[in-house]
Formats: sequence, C-alpha cells, structure tokens
Amino acid sequence: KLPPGPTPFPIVGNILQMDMKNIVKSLNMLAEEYGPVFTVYLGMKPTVVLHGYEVLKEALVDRGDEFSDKIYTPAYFFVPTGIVFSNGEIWKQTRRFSLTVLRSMGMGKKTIEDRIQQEALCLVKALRKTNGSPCDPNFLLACVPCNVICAVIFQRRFDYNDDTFKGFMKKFQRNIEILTSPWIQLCSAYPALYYLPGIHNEYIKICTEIKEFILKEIKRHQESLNISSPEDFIDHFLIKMEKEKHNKNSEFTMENLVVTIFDLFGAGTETTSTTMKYGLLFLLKHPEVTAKIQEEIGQVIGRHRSPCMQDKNQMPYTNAVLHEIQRCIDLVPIPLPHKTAQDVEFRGYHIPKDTSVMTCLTSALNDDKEFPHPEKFDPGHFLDERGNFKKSDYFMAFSAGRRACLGEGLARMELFLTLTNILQHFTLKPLVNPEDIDTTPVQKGLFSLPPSYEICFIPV
Ligand code: HEM
Repeated sequence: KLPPGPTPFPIVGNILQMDMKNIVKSLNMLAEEYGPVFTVYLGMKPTVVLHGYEVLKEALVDRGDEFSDKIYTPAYFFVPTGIVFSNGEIWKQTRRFSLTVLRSMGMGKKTIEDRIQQEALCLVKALRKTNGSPCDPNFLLACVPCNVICAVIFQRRFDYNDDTFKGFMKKFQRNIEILTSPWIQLCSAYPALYYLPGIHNEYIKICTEIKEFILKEIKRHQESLNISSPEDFIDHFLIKMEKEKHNKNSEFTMENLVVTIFDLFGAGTETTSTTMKYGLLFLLKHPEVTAKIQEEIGQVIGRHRSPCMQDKNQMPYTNAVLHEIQRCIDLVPIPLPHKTAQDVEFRGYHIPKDTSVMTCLTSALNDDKEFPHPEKFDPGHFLDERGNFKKSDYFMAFSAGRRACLGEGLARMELFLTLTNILQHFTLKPLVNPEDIDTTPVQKGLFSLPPSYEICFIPV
C-alpha cells in the first residue's frame, strides 16, 4: 500500500533511473507521472517522496509528529546525538535548549546584531583591500558566518588570516561537501560503500580533527567557567551539565555538546555563505536590481551610518530581493531525509514506521501558482502592487514545522546586514557582460552549488 512509483530493479532499485547529480530534476519528472506522493527505491529501501506545497505542509506542519524524525545512517562519524541527526527525547531537549540559549544571547535581537555588524564591517575592510581588482569572493564571504558562529559558541572571532581559522573552515567546507555527496546517500542504501578507502579515510580524518579542535575549546571553557555569568553557548551547556550531573539519564553529556557544536557549525556556515556567494552572482547578472537596492539604501540608511535590522521594515525591495535570491538559488532542494515516526496513513496510502521520506522543498519554491514564471529571477514575486513586501507560505527555504531550520533568525540577520553593508560601500562589477553570466548550479542534489566566478568590488 505504499504510494505508487517506478518499478524498481533488483538490488539497484531506481538508482539507475535517477540522475544522481541532479536528483531534483529526476524527482520533478516522477512527480509529473505519479503525483505529489510517490515511492522510489534507492537500492532496496523504499523512500517516499513528498512533492508540492500542499503535501509538504500537510506532512511537516499539520502532521509534524508523524513526519519529523530524521534518518540516521551509520555512515556518519558521530553517534546520533546533537540536533541534526538525533530523534526523540535527546533531539527535543537539545533543540529546545539550543534555541533558548541562542535567543538569550540575542538571536534575532540586538546583541547578536552587534556581532554581525562588526563582522560585516570586517568584511568590508577586507573587500577594500582587493583594490577593485577581480577576486573570487568565496573565502571572504565564508569568514562572516563562520566567525558569527564562533562568537556564539566560543565568544571569540578570528582574524581572516589566522591559519587555525583557515584550516578549520576548510575542513568544514570539505565535510559538508562529503555529507551532501552522492557517496553518503549511497552508503545508506549499501552500507559496505562506507568503507571506500579514499573518501572514508578522508572523512574520518576531517571529523577527528574537527572534534579535537572542539574538545580543546571545551577544555579551555571548563578551566575558566564562571557559573554565574555564562558568556557563550559552551558555558551555558557546561552549566546545564553540572546541574544535571546526578541525573543518570541526562541528555546533557560531553558527547552531545561536541556533536551539537559540530551541528551548529555544519548547518550554520556553508548554508549562509553559499547563499551570499550565489546571491552576489544573481546581483551581477541583474544590475537593475542591484541599483534599486542601492537606491533604497541611499533613502533609508544613507552613507554615514551602518545598516541595522530596524531598517529592514522600511526596505521592502531589499527584503523581497533577499527572498527571491533564496527562492531562486534553492539552496537545500531536498533536506537530509526525514522518516516516519510511526505507521502512517497518508492520502490513502500506508507508510510503515521508519520509512525514509524526502521533502522536496524545491517544489514549493518553484510552484507556478504562487510564483508566476518561477524560473525567472523577479523580486516582484515578493512584492504587492503597491511595492510592499508580500510574505508567502510557499517560501520554504528554511523548511517548515518542527524540524525547520533552527538558525533561521540568525541567517536572516546575517544575509540582510552583510548584503546591505556590501552594497552601501561597493559597486559590483562583473568580468563579463551581465547577460552572459550563467547562474545554473554546478550541483543540485541535497545542496545547490553556484558556479565559481570572479567579481570586482569597486568602492563607491
Ligand atoms: C541561509 C541559510 C540557511 C538555510 C537556507 C538553512 C536551511 C535549513 C534547512 C532546509 C534545514 C532542514 C530542515 C528539515 O530537515 O526539514 C535546516 C536545519 C537546520 N539548520 Fe539551517 N539553514 C540556514 C542557516 C542556518 C544557521 C545560521 C544555523 C545555525 C544556528 C542553522 C542551524 C540549523 C540546524 C541546527 C538545523 C537542524 C534542525 C533540526 O533538525 O531540528 N541553519 N536549515
């Protein structure tokens, strides 16, 4: 009674019928044939695919209890603690705790805003040093979200030339590349692939080094912990551990702390920096859009003070562009798979407990009922006829429901403040004609990656 889908072949299932470099395209085609709920076999295991805003909302929001568990594959280096891959009580408590700490530290509020402001100004300073000559913005843009998470977790920022910082960032970038590669997906279908010598050894080495770095920071915090005035995420967690030290079943363990930190870096750095990097590429291609943002910056902020979050309410066009960038780049077309927490009856089908579920967020972001001409970059998708910002429930770039992005508030602040700071200080100059810029992603699987490009930041 599983939902319908293409007939699987023995052992490989439907893998040969799918383009593993562009799973999204394959799933869109299957949705046309089988409707919004269908089954594909990755290897011998069935995966139920949810395609389209209505089914996504029904499953993730209205029936969140049934669809919000996450698949954990033994291919992951860490045991299923932390936030991203955990389920049940440990997920609930760690997620709630992390959100409370982030909010208490100012996610969506002034304190973190100051941190991001400071970081955006460091970026502007670093961009000035390029003297308007062509540069690949990848590294500098990645520094901002990485330092913001460092501030939240360690209460420190690193200089962009610091070798430890550069090494740490490189490791995380590679770790995300591996975690979103077809290899790790295939490991869940064929566990033996986990031991493919080259990639397996590299993955274990990277994770071990990141873990050592995190453990060193935790030790530093333990030595100087002041219980009455926690300064950062680690302090808050260590205090919680101390309070619960007599509780044998406490979820607040050293292991959980390491994995939670790993998760916050993993989920909170590449996502935001790739959005910025991809966003700038769209702005290079659409200079008329960039000019309108700069006009709005001129009217609302001017040149003599830094942008702040309060400005956003008076900048509907900039807000709409940020949403349109996120909609078009479709950064996480399909999040790491969910699974059913119990046997589920859904739209006339029976989906057994623990069945893998793919949530195609891309299908909501590209719905042509909500966004006419979804393939076009058009900030008008988020503006009403009077030029006011228009919210859309179809905007699922951060997913929806219980498992929705924990860092949405932080990411929105980073995107707004970084973009407005850049455009307040620089004109963006492409190296080729704007109409020749190709914005097609070089990878579109669990993560969409932009093509690499060079840009000139010309001081205004
Ligand atoms: C533009 C930036 C970002 C985008 C597009 C994004 C998107 C997402 C998406 C699509 C999910 C998966 C939801 C699901 O499985 O249904 C997610 C989960 C998550 N995100 Fe983000 N994210 C961004 C930035 C951040 C930041 C800055 C943080 C750090 C604080 C963060 C922390 C997390 C965590 C911890 C989860 C797992 C939540 C859970 O499983 O309960 N994200 N994000």
